[in-house]
Amino acid sequence: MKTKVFIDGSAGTTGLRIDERFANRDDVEILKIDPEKRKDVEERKKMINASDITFLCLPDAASRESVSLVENDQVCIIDTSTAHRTEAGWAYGFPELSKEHREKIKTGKRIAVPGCHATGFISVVYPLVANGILPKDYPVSSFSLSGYSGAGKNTIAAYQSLDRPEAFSSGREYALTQQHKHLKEMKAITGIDRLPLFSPIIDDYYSGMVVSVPLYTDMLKAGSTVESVRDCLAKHYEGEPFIQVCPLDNEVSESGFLPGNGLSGWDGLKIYVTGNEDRIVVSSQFDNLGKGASGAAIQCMNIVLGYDESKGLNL
Ligand SMILES: NC(=O)C1=CN([C@@H]2O[C@H](COP(=O)(O)OP(=O)(O)OC[C@H]3O[C@@H](n4cnc5c(N)ncnc54)[C@H](OP(=O)(O)O)[C@@H]3O)[C@@H](O)[C@H]2O)C=CC1
Ligand SMILES: CC(=O)N[C@@H](CCC(=O)OP(=O)(O)O)C(=O)O
Repeated sequence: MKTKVFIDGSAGTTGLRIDERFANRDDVEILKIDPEKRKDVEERKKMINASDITFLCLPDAASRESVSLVENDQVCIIDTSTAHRTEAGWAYGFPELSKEHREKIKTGKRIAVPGCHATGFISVVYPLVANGILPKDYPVSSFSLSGYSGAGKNTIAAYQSLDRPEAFSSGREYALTQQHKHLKEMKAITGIDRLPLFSPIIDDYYSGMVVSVPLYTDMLKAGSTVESVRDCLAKHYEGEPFIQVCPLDNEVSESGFLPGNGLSGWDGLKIYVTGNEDRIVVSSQFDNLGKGASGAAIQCMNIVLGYDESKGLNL
């Protein structure tokens, strides 16, 4: 029997990407909402409760509203918004972090897909804390370079408009007040003591991102080096089809550049460890629309359905 899927917010950037991914899957039946009624609460309620799995690809307030509409206790909700990521009773949709994370996704009916910047940050910080290399009281900072699709359809239209401001053609720092919406999950999921200092940059290309975490070696576990940090990460993610920890000699160390759009269009994530005896930078490169949003959401769905993850996302 086919799995009935409803995508609440299917006209948006993340929703469209999820919808496209089902084009070649015959195990899924998509419940289509009349586009005119896509914001009609009663119509959404009908669709949600008729589904086996509902993806929420909505702003936070609308996501909360959708969850309040669930009456059928068999419905599994996979939410791509920020609304429920640190809420009790919700699985955090990052299966590679630990066996417990994967198990909670598999058995949960409420799954929150990580934020895109948070995906990069947590992919680096979680294993280093869990394996005792990064002390929990380390004052962690991070910077992140993202394509403009990360900000949704209105920002995409603004960037692609002919009369856009001149400033759009350069990278632009934001969240300058240190209030970015991903800070809460970055701290809660990794277990670090303080909110990180986080500096994101939105740039003039469509999709893809690099999130970097700089570290002083003398503030890490004694004896930590570029090699030992890389080995720790490689061991943590061993056998994971969507996360690759690169060897120290790679195309990036050769060219000296790590492009934000390098993995645009791919669903996985690559981790690079660079630096020297005193200072290390660990960077996570991926597609904000792939492992950073719709790819991660589909990965969670495949886990819920018990599929073999090594076959990829589109089966
Ligand atoms: N873009 C990205 O890279 C990532 C996005 N996310 C998160 O995913 C969610 C969706 O983001 P994104 O796709 O980029 O956003 P978009 O703005 O592109 O799409 C949001 C969609 O939600 C619809 N919508 C808004 N309010 C309602 C409502 N009350 N009822 C039904 N539909 C509604 C909008 O309708 P309309 O068509 O009328 O505008 C739009 O189609 C957000 O929470 C975002 O933060 C997470 C990770 C990465
Ligand atoms: C470039 C850009 O603007 N990116 C968005 C993050 C997109 C995302 O991950 O949003 P959710 O937390 O809702 O999942 C931002 O920084 O607000």
